[in-house]
Amino acid sequence: MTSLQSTLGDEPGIAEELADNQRAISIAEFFEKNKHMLGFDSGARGLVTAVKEAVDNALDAAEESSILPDIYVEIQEADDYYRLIVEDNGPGITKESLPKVFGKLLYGSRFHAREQSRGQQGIGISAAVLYSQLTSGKPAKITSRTQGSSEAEYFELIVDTDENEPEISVAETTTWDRPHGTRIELEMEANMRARAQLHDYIKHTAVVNPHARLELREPTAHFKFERATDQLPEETEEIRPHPHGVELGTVIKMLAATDSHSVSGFLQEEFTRVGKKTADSIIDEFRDRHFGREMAWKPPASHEAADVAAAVENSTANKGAKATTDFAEGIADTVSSRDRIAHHELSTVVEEVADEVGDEYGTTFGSTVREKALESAWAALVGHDEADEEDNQDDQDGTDATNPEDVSRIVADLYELSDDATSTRKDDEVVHAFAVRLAGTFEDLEDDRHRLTRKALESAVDRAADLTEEYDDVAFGDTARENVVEAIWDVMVTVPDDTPLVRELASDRDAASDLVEGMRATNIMAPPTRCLSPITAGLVEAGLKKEFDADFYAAATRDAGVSGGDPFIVEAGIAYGGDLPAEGTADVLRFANRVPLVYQRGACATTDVVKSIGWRNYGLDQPGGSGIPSGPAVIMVHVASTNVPFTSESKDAIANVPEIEDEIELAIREAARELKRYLNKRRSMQKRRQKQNVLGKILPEMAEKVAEVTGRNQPNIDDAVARIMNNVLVERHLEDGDGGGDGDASTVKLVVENHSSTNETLEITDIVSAEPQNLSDGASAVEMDGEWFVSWEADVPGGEEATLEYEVSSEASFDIDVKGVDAEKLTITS
Ligand SMILES: Nc1ncnc2c1ncn2[C@@H]1O[C@H](COP(=O)(O)OP(=O)(O)OP(=O)(O)O)[C@@H](O)[C@H]1O
Repeated sequence: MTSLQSTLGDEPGIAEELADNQRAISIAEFFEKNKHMLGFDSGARGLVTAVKEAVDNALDAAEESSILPDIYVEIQEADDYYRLIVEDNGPGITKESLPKVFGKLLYGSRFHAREQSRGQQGIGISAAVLYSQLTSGKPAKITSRTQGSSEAEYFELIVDTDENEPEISVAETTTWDRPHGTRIELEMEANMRARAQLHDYIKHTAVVNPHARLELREPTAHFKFERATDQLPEETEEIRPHPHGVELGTVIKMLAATDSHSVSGFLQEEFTRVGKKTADSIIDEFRDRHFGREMAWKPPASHEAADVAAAVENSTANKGAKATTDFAEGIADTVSSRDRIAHHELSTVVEEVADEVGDEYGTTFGSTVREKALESAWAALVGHDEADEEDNQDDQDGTDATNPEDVSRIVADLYELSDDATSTRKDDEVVHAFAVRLAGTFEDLEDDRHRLTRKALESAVDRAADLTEEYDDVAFGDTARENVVEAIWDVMVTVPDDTPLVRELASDRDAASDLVEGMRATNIMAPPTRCLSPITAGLVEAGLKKEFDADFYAAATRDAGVSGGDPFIVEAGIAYGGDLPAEGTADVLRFANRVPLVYQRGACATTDVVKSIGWRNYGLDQPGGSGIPSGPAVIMVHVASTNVPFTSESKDAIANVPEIEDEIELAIREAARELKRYLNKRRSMQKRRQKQNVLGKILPEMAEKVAEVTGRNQPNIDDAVARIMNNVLVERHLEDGDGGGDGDASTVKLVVENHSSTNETLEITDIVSAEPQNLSDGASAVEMDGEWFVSWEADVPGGEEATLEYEVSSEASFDIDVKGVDAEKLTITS
């Protein structure tokens, strides 16, 4: 005890005095003092947070009722305050629950639901009411009309912070022109310094909620975001928790609350993705941890002295010679037919053979006979000789003092397992000494069924390895130890013991913890994703396209993962180039459950992951090799979960949860790989263009010179460039008709020469001013407004050519369009 404590203890009445001042604090009172935790730390921010809470609720409520959201937000200057009005066309709130929704903190419909929604805690909107009453002293004015109701309800209320209950000053029915929905009016001390954040929030909400109509009117600006689709997001369904990642405390609570009696029933009833087979696997994992596994030893080979039959025969009395021999041999034969056998397996063998032989000879093999047979057969199997017992005292170095020649069966078995599992460089004698030490653990076990948990096995292997290092002066490293543990654990067998009942587990923390570990260790199908509503890669890309004018877009949606029993999906998108600002760092847009995260960028797992990626590998600049990359890029990340782990109640930043960070990284990398391909291609095309430009200048000059010197015609430059650059060349040849019949007809030949080494598929459209005739196979012509569109798809292997032919009047003009080959790899002479 410290002197201060002793002084305090001596002073009479201090504890009582302190106790007099101690009292429960209501949650409302707590948040009144700690409003920053809810995102109301300043006037500027408070306004953005209030808008965010109201709009998120409006979107949630409308979607839940399959209504396409129509949301109106208005901010008015009202004397010294700002008035915030948010109206929605949602289902409305009933007269009974409305006061609690707005006047009581921690009241909501989503806290217990495992379903993706923007709201989670039941704090948001009541906190906005609290902030408004605190700064303006005015009550919240709420109007709500439920679907099908002829009138609306109107309330004026505040939060009674002592009681955390609504204090209603006005409650009346009224009329409202909206058929259903909710209107909130809050006055608060605020300013518009966070205007940019407010606009971003509304704009980005529109990007990821293309089914919503949003309107914002504030003192200096007015925006309308019309809906881009009438398709509501996939409806989500509530699910049970997934066994991966549920915490011990939650499982204990669930064990106490369930109606199931058996663990198997509990697992199947209370968790998602657990059927009978998965429950069995979880229970096996539980057994391994709770009871340990039993070591399965090799049966004696015919040349070994160990004789199971003789041992059983000697221990069986009064069953008649023939029955005894059949019993003993029946056991020995079954044992020797196995690769390995554990104690409980041997017990089953004894039971079965006893029943069989008993039936055959009309005699009963009672439990004592069976027990003795099991004991003697096991002793023979593990090479346990009663006579050796005295000698078997451990020496200081962990080996026993018996003659080393007299190697026990289990030492030989452990030697073989360890020798296979460790590197070939280890000396035989060293491995042997190690096996002897390890065998000591099994021999010394009180439980002679040779049961060990994995942890106990690990420490036994560690002990044997430590002693070997110490006395045999060799290294027995971590990898060797782990390999030996793995090899032995692999041959050990899960025991069939009955699992405790649910009510026993509920009051046994250690056993419950074994169950939780078992749940985590079992391979279980990913949770169903019907509880989640990802934006989907296609809409992420479309959303980015709508908002940012770039040259390149990519998006990725990952499969669902599990964290804390809650499924989650991460999506990422990247936009690059175009009108995006080339100066400065890339823009990182963060979303959680379709809500843009505006504040605390630096404290968010998303930002951390973006910073940790080596962006230079993907073709972006990253000064110093870490941090947010620079250049004309937007990186967007969306985390959808039934319970997003935010760093605080203000829901600004996602916490550093490893499973989620891993998925964020994988999603970003998936999109970034596409960016890299695009940038690589762009770079190589740029080089091609430069080379082509140089050739385009030099070649004509050379051709002219050569023609001058040789006196020949100048060769076709385009042909040469195409060949040098390994391009695809499309050449038009016009041949006059033969003068017969229709004298002014020409033959058009479009020749495609593929000078590259890869197969190329070209879509060629030749727009002709006169009707084409006799088109070669595979081509077609369609007339539109006096022009003929000749279409031809040519599949040309590397190094080969293909020709389209048709006839047309010699006066015709042509306009060719080629698709399917990058402009830089294409030469057209037409
Ligand atoms: N505009 C609305 N229309 C219909 N119901 C609403 C509306 N706003 C709120 N609610 C109901 O009131 C509850 C409480 O809302 P509140 O904003 O306090 O918490 P939340 O949205 O559930 O969670 P969070 O604290 O994470 O925002 C919601 O769960 C919802 O059931």
